[in-house]
Amino acid sequence: MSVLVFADSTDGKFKKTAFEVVSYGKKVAEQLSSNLVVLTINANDVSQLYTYGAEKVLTVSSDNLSTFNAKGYASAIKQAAEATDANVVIVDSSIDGLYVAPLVAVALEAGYASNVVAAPLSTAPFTVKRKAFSNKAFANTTISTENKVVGVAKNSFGIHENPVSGTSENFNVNISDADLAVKSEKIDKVTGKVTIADADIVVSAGRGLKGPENWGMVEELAEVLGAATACSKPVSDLGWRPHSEHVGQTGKPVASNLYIAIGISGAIQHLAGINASKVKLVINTDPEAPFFKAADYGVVGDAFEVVPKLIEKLKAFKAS
Ligand SMILES: Cc1cc2nc3c(=O)[nH]c(=O)nc-3n(C[C@H](O)[C@H](O)[C@H](O)COP(=O)(O)OP(=O)(O)OC[C@H]3O[C@@H](n4cnc5c(N)ncnc54)[C@H](O)[C@@H]3O)c2cc1C
Repeated sequence: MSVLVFADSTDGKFKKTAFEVVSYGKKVAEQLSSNLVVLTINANDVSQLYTYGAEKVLTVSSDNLSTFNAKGYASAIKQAAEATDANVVIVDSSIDGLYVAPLVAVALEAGYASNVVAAPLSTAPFTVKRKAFSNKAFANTTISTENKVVGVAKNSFGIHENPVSGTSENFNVNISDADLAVKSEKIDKVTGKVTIADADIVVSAGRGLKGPENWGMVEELAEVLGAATACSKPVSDLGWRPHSEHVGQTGKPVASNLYIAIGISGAIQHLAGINASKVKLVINTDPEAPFFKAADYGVVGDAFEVVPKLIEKLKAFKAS
């Protein structure tokens, strides 16, 4: 019996969540006294995973899976689970992970828990703690099926080093035409920008910035910090920023280490999407803005004065 982790990668490079799910898998394998096996698809340098406890890595090389394909990935994970006699499969809870995991669960007749934030509370019964109600509550969920699929929420369990002298081996998968019924022909990436999903730091701004012409300082702050830019819903609705930057309940979820909110009031629908972020810094002229109640750090001040000063200080700090 083993625990199987799927470590996702893009263009051969592991995503940060890959190291988190492997760290999580190591913990679950210890709890179950099982072996940990990690599956990778078209990833380079799988030895990086040994640092996080991956004793055995199965490497799939497949031109058919050169871009993300939910059914194809799910089929590969199912085949690996069967080949390794794994009855616990662990994936991330990214947008791709939330797409793949239910397909794996159906294929393995497994129970599935998404957005899991901690190591299992118990293994018999198998109970995990998950985010619920748009991150406003936690649910303890028991998976009672023999096979189990666990989706780990980003930045929840953390990345833990646990070095082992692992081994890797090629794993051949059969991907059928049906698995490839939907295929990405071309992906146009926004180059040179950190995406919200991958970002450790997100600099986000709202209607308090008055107009799109004022976003220069937001972009500059993001550049100094190596951060992604984001915005509130009205800002993207007004066409000041692209919809891909809209975060919140109806936009993208953000689980960054630092979320900087500039001129955003902190409406409940906005907070629902960002409250999984670890540290929140709010800059707002209105001391009564609801965002201050959710903030770890707050600056009551005019963004047009505070942000340029912050950029100046950060640049000076970096230069020294
Ligand atoms: C069904 C539904 C779903 C929704 N989903 C989302 C969602 O996913 N994401 C989302 O963001 N919203 C969502 N909303 C909208 C949400 O309710 C709020 O209307 C929205 O978040 C407000 O955006 P805002 O904070 O940018 O603007 P405002 O509410 O106008 O707030 C602007 C803030 O800027 C401050 N400010 C003004 N000038 C300055 C200055 N010079 N310096 C610093 N601060 C300043 C003000 O004090 C104020 O707090 C949704 C609403 C509904 C009904």
